Amino acid sequence: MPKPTIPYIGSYDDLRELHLLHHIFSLPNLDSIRNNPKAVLAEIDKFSAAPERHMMTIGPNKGPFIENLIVERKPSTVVELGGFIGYSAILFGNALRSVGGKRYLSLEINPVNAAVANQLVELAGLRDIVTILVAPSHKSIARFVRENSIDHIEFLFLDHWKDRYLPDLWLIESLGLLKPGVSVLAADNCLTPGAPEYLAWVRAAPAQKAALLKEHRFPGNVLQGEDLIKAIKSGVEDVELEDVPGDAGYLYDTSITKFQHRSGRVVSLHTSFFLLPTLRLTDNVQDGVEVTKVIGKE
Ligand SMILES: C[S@@+](CC[C@H](N)C(=O)[O-])C[C@H]1O[C@@H](n2cnc3c(N)ncnc32)[C@H](O)[C@@H]1O
Repeated sequence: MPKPTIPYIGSYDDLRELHLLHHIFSLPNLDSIRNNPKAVLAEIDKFSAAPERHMMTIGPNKGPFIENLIVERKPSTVVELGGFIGYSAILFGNALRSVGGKRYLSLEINPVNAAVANQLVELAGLRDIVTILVAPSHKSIARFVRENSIDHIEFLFLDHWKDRYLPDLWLIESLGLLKPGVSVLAADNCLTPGAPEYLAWVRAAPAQKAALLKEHRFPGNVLQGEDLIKAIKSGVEDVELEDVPGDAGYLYDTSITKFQHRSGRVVSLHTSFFLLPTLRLTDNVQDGVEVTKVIGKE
């Protein structure tokens, strides 16, 4: 059988996600962290503290900010774009459960990441609330409509690839999945690596957004709104989902909260002729979480 090609999309090429899984399930205190979400997260944080084992999780710095937002808004369902190894699903799924929420849907493109996440979610005792959907996010979003499983998104956490933030938001808008006065979006990494098109969209007035849509070249066969919903529900296979016009009419109230954090990127590497360990210095970066409330629709 041919060896799988590594790296897969969304994973580190040193298989550190799998090393993490082996590490956690070999811990001598495994039974004491079982069904304890905070203890599982603390072990992931410990594992990823070394620069060479850095993990692209929301982490203990920005995580509590979004956790508090969930506690404040008390949604019944949270949708996450980009689940990775399940860190945010454990942190936010636990917060959601504490305020009576029912479903944390984590959308992840990479099945290996999703498998790791499933094991860690199970260990944390959150299997009843967290579901991981394995597919590119636009396909899972369409699945919500096809299966009638979600009629609007109360809380959306965007943390997948930054160039997909805006196309996925456009798809969500076009499918009418946002509800004024209810829906809130929290988008990570808006400053580093940055999601400038997404920020420009959520910060623009409807007229500016309409102009932006006019400038954008969409595929010739693209459907939107009711036509798109009908095509998805009737099971049309090749319906365009990746590049669909958004709905310029949504009114957003949006602001950014900034954070300093360790990037994990090696900025300087010192080696020695005397076989001393390699010293890796990582940089501190400024990042931002954009929180966007849907306040109306024109
Ligand atoms: C920054 S990580 C997510 C971290 C996670 N939210 C956490 O805090 O633990 C980004 C993840 O998004 C996934 N991803 C990238 N593009 C995606 C897409 N189009 N659909 C679903 N998942 C995607 C990657 O495979 C990766 O696991």
